[in-house]
Amino acid sequence: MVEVEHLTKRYGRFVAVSDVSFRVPAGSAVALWGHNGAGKTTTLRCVLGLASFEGRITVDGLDVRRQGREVRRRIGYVPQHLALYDMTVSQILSFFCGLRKVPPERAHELLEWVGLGGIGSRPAGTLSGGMRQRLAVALALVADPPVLVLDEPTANLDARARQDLLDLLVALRRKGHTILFASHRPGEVLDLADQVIVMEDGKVKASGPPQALARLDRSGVGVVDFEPEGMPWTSPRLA
Ligand SMILES: Nc1ncnc2c1ncn2[C@@H]1O[C@H](COP(=O)(O)OP(=O)(O)OP(=O)(O)O)[C@@H](O)[C@H]1O
Repeated sequence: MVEVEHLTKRYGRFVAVSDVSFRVPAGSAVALWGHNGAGKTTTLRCVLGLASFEGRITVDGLDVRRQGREVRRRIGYVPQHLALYDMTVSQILSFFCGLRKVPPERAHELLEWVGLGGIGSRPAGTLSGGMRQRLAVALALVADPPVLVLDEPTANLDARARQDLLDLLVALRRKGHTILFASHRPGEVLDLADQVIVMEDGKVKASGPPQALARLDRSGVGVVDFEPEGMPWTSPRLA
């Protein structure tokens, strides 16, 4: 369970996130939805303990500010852009397994699971966008963390790669992982999220089940009607 209570993040005098509260129940998936600059990445960075903030954030009861190291051990993070090392796919995964002190066989198991089994010997720099994202998911899963935090997981992927990755994430949710992700893609939200937190200008504008977004065009073109009126939203915060 991830609990965010009255989160505010200031950069100098600029308020990037303002009094945001929401909850990600264990085993569920919650999407932070909003346009560029809405405050999604900033919120995720605070959950990960990578930025100072006002308010309170806990992960499985652990306080992010006071128990940051323990919290980060429970979270697998998939960033928007994965920095790749000058190594093969297998070498990178094995390296991460070593860092997290998990048996090296885990690298092989993960490669297979994310569908990169046949290309372990490829230099990571030659991977397609979809393969990179699957490698990022594999790296996040090395220590089998209960919570996954993903920042725009299918951004910049073509339709096929996007669907492959989404299938992977849906499978992870079914396996019981708790998932918090940032998105501005309707298809991703509809397929994966149990709850959607709509953010605008650093504030929660509305929240509710993704079916409430079903009017949106899944292709992401010609969206977005965020108007909560007449829709089953709870606003401004999750109950
Ligand atoms: N280090 C920083 N210093 C100053 N302002 C920042 C910093 N990081 C983010 N911001 C500002 O905070 C606001 C929220 O940014 P954030 O990256 O959280 O938005 P976002 O919803 O994730 O958008 P995107 O999809 O573009 O990443 C933006 O106005 C951004 O310019």
